[in-house]
Amino acid sequence: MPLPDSIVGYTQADGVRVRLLLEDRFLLIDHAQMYSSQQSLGCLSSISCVSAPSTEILQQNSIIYFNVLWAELLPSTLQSQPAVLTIDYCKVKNDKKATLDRVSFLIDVQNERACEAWIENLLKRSYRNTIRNKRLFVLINPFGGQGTAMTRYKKYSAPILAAARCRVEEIETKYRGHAAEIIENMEGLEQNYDAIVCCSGDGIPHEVFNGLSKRTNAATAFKMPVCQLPCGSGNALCLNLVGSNDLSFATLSVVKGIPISVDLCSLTQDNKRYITFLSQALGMIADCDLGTENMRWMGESRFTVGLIMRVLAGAKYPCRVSVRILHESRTQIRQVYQEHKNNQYIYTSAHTQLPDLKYGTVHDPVPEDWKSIDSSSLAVFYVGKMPWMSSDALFFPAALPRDGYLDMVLIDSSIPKKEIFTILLGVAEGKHFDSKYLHYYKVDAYRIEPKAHSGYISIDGESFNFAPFQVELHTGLGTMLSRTGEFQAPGI
Ligand SMILES: Nc1ncnc2c1ncn2[C@@H]1O[C@H](COP(=O)(O)OP(=O)(O)OP(=O)(O)O)[C@@H](O)[C@H]1O
Repeated sequence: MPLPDSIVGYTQADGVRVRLLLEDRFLLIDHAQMYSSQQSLGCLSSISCVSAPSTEILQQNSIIYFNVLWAELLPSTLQSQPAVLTIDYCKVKNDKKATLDRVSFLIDVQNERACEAWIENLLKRSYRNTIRNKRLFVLINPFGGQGTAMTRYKKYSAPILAAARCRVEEIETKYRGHAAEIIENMEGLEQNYDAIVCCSGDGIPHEVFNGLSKRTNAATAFKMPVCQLPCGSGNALCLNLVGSNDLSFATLSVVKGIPISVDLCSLTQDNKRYITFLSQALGMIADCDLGTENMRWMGESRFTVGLIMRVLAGAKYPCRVSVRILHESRTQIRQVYQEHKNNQYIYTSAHTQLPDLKYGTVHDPVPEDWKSIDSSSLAVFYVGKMPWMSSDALFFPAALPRDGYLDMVLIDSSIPKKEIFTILLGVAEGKHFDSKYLHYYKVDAYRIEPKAHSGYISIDGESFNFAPFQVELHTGLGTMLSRTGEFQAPGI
């Protein structure tokens, strides 16, 4: 039998009769059907346990399915009392900020069974592309951001996860590297959870991907979706997957998240192999990210101030870059972007282990067909796999989740300072993409060998040894939970 699309109920506060209609994209609380009912007012007096309906929603009249977390019916215990239908949802403002809310209606005893079926219909629509009651493994970095991750998680995330009836296991990380160890060694990870949630900055997801890579069944383990509740100082993963750094909205997006496959990269340095999911930097960007600790008192502006100081001083970072460039003209990159925008590639392999390295490690000879660039005056070396590096830096506007490419940006310090500033100002909206003063390449493997004795290398925002490293991409190897099934960026 088809599930019912509508049900009649009564508002609790004033006993007004309403029809709750399941439309294509939203639940409509139909005012046209509203009129006072003496009969329902009669039964209202005996109900005291549920909150009044949100007047805002009644005025607004609809709740889109994405925002619906859960609905259930509290059956009547006495013949004379109606049952109570509650709908938990998030009120979402245009700037993607969410707050948890609940609306309740009284349901006549004779409609209880129809209401149960209606609820099932509502939940089906509300969880169309994703699993209900997700089993989430939440890793909380107590030192994330200003050390407020746990308090913020409890205040903004936990109530939404509870309202969505998710099954949640929370663990606090105790030291650097702890998250990787937990993920590497956890028994039954794939059987017991639907996603790993990093309540942190980008450091914990970096550890999680590296932990997954060390599992004996790494390639299979990478099918486990990873996502972020933004509680750190750098929360690029969430920005790209959700399109907002509002913690409540990010939590709603975890509840409703769609698993997508994403490219991941292997990085070899010294004698180790790592996984990187976000970015690799050397030069001004890494310097400002990791080399401005002495300016922490400035807050977020330490990065901008550090950058201005370095541009004015004409900072240079001599190095040798060897790279497999696949596309280098902006016209070509635009074409390739359109071709790969809807790419649905999923990594498959007969082996469950981590894929072999096609180009060997940083200690092997550089493949002959790679282009080598020796530079004594490089200012910026920045490679990314996601468009947003922070909320004011759309550094890689052409980046796509699984196009099989890394986006590489090179800026030389010999260009006029004015142009460097124009580029850096344009980064906020990705306008630098068209600047003729920078190189923007689509690549799938490279090596960088710094020539200075000391400096900073930032991998996914984490500090690495200042030593040569090599990176190669694995198309579609990883999985993340995205709000819409894509990265949240305007594109090119
Ligand atoms: N209990 C802990 N004590 C110390 N370090 C920790 C702890 N838990 C996690 N870490 C480490 O903290 C680092 C930063 O984590 P995260 O990215 O979550 O926060 P953040 O505020 O964005 O940090 P940062 O600004 O330092 O990059 C990670 O490398 C992680 O391994």
